[in-house]
Amino acid sequence: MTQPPLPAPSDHSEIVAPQGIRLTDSTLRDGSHAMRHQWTEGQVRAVVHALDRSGVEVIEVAHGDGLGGSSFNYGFSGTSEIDLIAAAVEEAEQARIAVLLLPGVGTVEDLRAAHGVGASVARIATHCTEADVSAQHFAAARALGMETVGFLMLSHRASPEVLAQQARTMVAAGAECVYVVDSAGALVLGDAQARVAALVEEIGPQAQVGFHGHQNLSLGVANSVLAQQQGALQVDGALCALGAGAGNAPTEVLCATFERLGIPTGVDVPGVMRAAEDVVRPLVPRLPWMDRSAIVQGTAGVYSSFLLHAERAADRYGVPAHRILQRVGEAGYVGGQEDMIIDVALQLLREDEAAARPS
Ligand SMILES: CC[C@H](O)CC(=O)C(=O)O
Ligand SMILES: [Mn+2]
Repeated sequence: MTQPPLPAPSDHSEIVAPQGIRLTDSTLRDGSHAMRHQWTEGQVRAVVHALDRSGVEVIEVAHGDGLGGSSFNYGFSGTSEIDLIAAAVEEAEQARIAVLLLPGVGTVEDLRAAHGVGASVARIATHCTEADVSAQHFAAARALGMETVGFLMLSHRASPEVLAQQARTMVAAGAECVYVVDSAGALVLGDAQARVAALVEEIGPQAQVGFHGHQNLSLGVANSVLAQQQGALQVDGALCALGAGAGNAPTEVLCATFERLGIPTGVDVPGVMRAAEDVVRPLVPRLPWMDRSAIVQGTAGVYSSFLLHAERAADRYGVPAHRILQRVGEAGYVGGQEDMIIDVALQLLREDEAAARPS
């Protein structure tokens, strides 16, 4: 299919302090999983207010599975994401509001609607070997004048070389930054380092590189620091680590750590600590944690947002969630294959019943 020509590249270079790191907070998107997608407009305003006044430059707001995610499969949002995005835009004085879109879950129309209420950063996410499906979404975002960011999910499933080629595909499609996304919290130190280095080498002069860490093996912050040292200019976090699976690298810890390392983030550390402790924590029914299931997600390389689906299947079929997740990892299922979690649970149940039958 022929893609429309890209508009002239926009200059978003002003958004990153030289040698510093730009932080995008995803409490109101990745953190939406831990809230079962029930953020209210008032809560969104409170979180955006606290992040914005602390100097966080980009705040992501959407259903946990991205624009258009509100559905039977992924869980219905309590409040329309467009209303939440509009409230966030209204509340922010300096921060830019970002949205995430997975082609196939959300559409270009969803992106236009988000842009229509003031979202100005489009983050387009694909499985790490399927960057080509993002082309029309990047073209649409650029045509709207949005800043563009590519998200290569489950990055542990591709070698650094393959990932770098996928990043090149996203840049050719119009991405101004491409993220190594550790969706399963499975990258262990050097794994993250090598992937970020490969992307910096491949797309470095033309586009920035980012890193999105999860805490399954408790390495979200360490991996983010290593990413910065390899040349990443953008990292993601979430207040109180709120996010899918064991949660994201905590924004407040990232900011404090980068400050200790002398890397500017432009964020007021006491301000984000207050935002985490006083604003987000009282709102959250269950903080993400590195429990057995979450650790198995890290070791077996399972998409973080499968956790709640596996827990539901565990309740329903009486098979432990960590066993379901282990099998899901062995099968190599990717985002979008949530229904296979039920199949796995039923298969385990059949196996357990067969094992319990007297021979
Ligand atoms: C819904 C997209 C996905 O969860 C993006 C993300 O945060 C990740 O892969 O970690
Ligand atoms: Mn994530």
